[in-house]
Amino acid sequence: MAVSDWKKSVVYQIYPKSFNDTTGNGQGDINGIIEKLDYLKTLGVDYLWLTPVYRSPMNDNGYDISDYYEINPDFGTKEDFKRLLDEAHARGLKIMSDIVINHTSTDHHWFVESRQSKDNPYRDYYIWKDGIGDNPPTNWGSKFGGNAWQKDEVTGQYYLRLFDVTQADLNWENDKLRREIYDMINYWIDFGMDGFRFDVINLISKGEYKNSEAIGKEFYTDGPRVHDFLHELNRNTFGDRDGFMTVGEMSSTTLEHCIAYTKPERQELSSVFNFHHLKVDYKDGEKWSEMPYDFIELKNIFFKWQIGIQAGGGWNAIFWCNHDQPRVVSRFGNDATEENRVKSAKMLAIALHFLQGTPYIYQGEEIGMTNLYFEDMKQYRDIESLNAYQIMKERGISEEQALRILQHKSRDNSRSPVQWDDSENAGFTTGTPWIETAKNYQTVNVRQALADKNSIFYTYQRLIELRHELDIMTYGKVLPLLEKHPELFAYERQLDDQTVIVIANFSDKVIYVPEDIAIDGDVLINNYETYNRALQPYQAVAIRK
Ligand SMILES: O=P(O)(O)OC[C@H]1O[C@H](O[C@H]2O[C@H](CO)[C@@H](O)[C@H](O)[C@H]2O)[C@H](O)[C@@H](O)[C@@H]1O
Repeated sequence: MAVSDWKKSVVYQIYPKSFNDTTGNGQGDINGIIEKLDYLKTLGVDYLWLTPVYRSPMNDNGYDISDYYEINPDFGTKEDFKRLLDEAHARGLKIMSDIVINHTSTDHHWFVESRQSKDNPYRDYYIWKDGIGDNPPTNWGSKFGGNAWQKDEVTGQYYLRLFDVTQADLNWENDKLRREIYDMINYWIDFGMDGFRFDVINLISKGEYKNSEAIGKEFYTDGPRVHDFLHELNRNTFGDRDGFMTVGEMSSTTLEHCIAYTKPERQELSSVFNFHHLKVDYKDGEKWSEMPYDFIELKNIFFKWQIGIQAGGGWNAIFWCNHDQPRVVSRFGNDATEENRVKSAKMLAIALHFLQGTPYIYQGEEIGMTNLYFEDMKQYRDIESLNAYQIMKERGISEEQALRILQHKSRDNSRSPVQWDDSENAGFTTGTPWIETAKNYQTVNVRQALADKNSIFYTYQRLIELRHELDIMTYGKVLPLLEKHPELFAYERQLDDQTVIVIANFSDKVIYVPEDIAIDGDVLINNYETYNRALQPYQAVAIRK
């Protein structure tokens, strides 16, 4: 793909632990990814984003790195990784690696040194503070529960950990630490990477350490030096590499900051993930709650970001799910019957893929994998879900309700093995999978999807082809339609004298498209055989006028 065309790329996210196991140990591995490259080539994606495969104790499945230069032996060796790059490149596929530099594992040798004494040369690589009396330095809350400061008995000081106690936040104010990070990133660029995804990168600049009215986000989200740090990172690493694609995961961010992160002349990042559209089923902002999603709010957020980023000259990533989110068909679609599962999964794909930005497809999304609906806490593996269960119990939420909330919100919903076929363990492993496979693998699997020309897989394949073929999907202006309509998600794209209109029915009923919307033209894609003003349940159609 030509340099200027990186914006036309589609990315496929791989969660290696659950992708494909070639050793029989119940966990996916790098060789398992190599085995499936031809499948991904058939789907048509351009980049593969691998969540972290570096050495790690795996308390947070790799987002707790203990050695940035080594591959976790559970996933394979550096030679395997090199072979993956070579095999991918031979097929025209590019690899984006996940870099976690807001924090490291407490097993990382920097932290092991850092905790030894207050004057250890690595002390200042992390954020250490004295407590106030018997209390932590501030009242900030960890995103995984509890106070964000952890007391360390060796020196009696507290270290900051915005996530798990085994994920200590790095001190980006330290010049030496930043230099070490840039060296490490350059090492992986030289190794052959084509891009990076930077984990919670907008949290790296901490501001003042003061008590908060809430959980402290305002002091470290999009913090005071974050843009300087990202510009410096860009200049010292990937910045001058043509076509090198980067995406920053931006936690609880703002549109203004995301424009600044991605405006090319600022030399920070290529694109950003924001998560506001995935919080429309959080009651009063609380994830561990029950609430039907707010459809109007979902549309408002999409359109605010589509129009805002375009006007500001930035670039979005567009996505429905990832390894931290429930399965989209279970969340915004309908997995109650097979017909509705298929129809709504296709509808969701069409509604998203015509928006502006880089589309991300999360493993299994292309075959309509669903939530797991675990009935017992013993089935859960995710550290956030296990902590959340305890917190919900402490808040007085009943066992039954806590389990129901996890069925809809747990990150484990997206972490079950990819369903390759209808054999035992869905063809993922010959051993015992580290987490259970969804019960529906005998009907929902890749082999079945490839054999059925009407499957969800082929809708995704066609959408990717269309993005490569039609400039309007990448560059066209976005114009929202029917913003207050309670069931229809509709918009136009415009480029020069061309117009494409996309209309998606998010309901299980027939819904009439209002007369003032012209719907004549050439069908680019439709998840039913025909269309007219009476859109069928979960029908979605894109028309070129
Ligand atoms: O929900 P937000 O505040 O907008 O944040 C976005 C996500 O941030 C975190 O995810 C990432 O970092 C974690 C620690 O490294 C890691 O566990 C996760 O897998 C990463 O993707 C947070 O954990 C997610 O729940 C948020 O969606």
